[in-house]
Amino acid sequence: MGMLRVGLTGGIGSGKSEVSGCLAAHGALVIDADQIAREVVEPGTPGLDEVVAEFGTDVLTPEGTLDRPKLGEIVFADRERLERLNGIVHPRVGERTEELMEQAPPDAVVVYDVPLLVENELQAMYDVVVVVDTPEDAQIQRVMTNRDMTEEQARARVRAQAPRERRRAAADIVIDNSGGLDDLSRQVADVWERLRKRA
Ligand SMILES: Nc1ncnc2c1ncn2[C@@H]1O[C@H](COP(=O)(O)OP(=O)(O)OP(=O)(O)O)[C@@H](O)[C@H]1O
Repeated sequence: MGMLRVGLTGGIGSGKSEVSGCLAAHGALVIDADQIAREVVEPGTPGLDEVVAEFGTDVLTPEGTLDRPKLGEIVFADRERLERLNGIVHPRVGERTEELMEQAPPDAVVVYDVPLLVENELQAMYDVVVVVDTPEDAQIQRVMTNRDMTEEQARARVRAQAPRERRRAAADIVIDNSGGLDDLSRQVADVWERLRKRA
């Protein structure tokens, strides 16, 4: 018994944030890698200074924040530069994550929200892998309404990710998010009980 590391994943618009929010309400420590990746390059951080040293002030907005679309244009056209960016951001995300974990109680259930867990084959990093499984049509509907994407854009994003079957095959626990939010929160309550017993 001790800290339990849970990897939470699911496709775009599958309901990961709903699930992680619900688990946090039950008492999980939720670590959102995307959020941390944004924090480590906020204005005034050494991370942002390093990004500017590498990519120049062109990647800053007039307000001095990171211009993500601009940076994206550069790194997604040039693999080497993407690797240099990752070399700046990834170690800082790792450090910040370790800091958060050190603050957690010894029997904490730590939930990592990792959108590309299956795509990057990170299963071995977690004690338990939880997959939010959602029918493609529901994913696309939710992405279209919440992200302001067209149906074509939403379908393209879904197709670029691992297929449902592959994600389900990697799961220790599958949460079926084909129903409503009430049904989802009932399932999460059950999952929480299972996780807590293992921590
Ligand atoms: N069962 C459900 N019924 C209705 N709406 C839902 C359901 N599950 C999630 N949603 C809504 O769909 C949207 C996408 O869900 P959420 O943000 O949790 O997904 P996500 O997997 O974190 O998405 P992303 O990968 O885009 O960050 C949200 O607005 C959420 O409230």
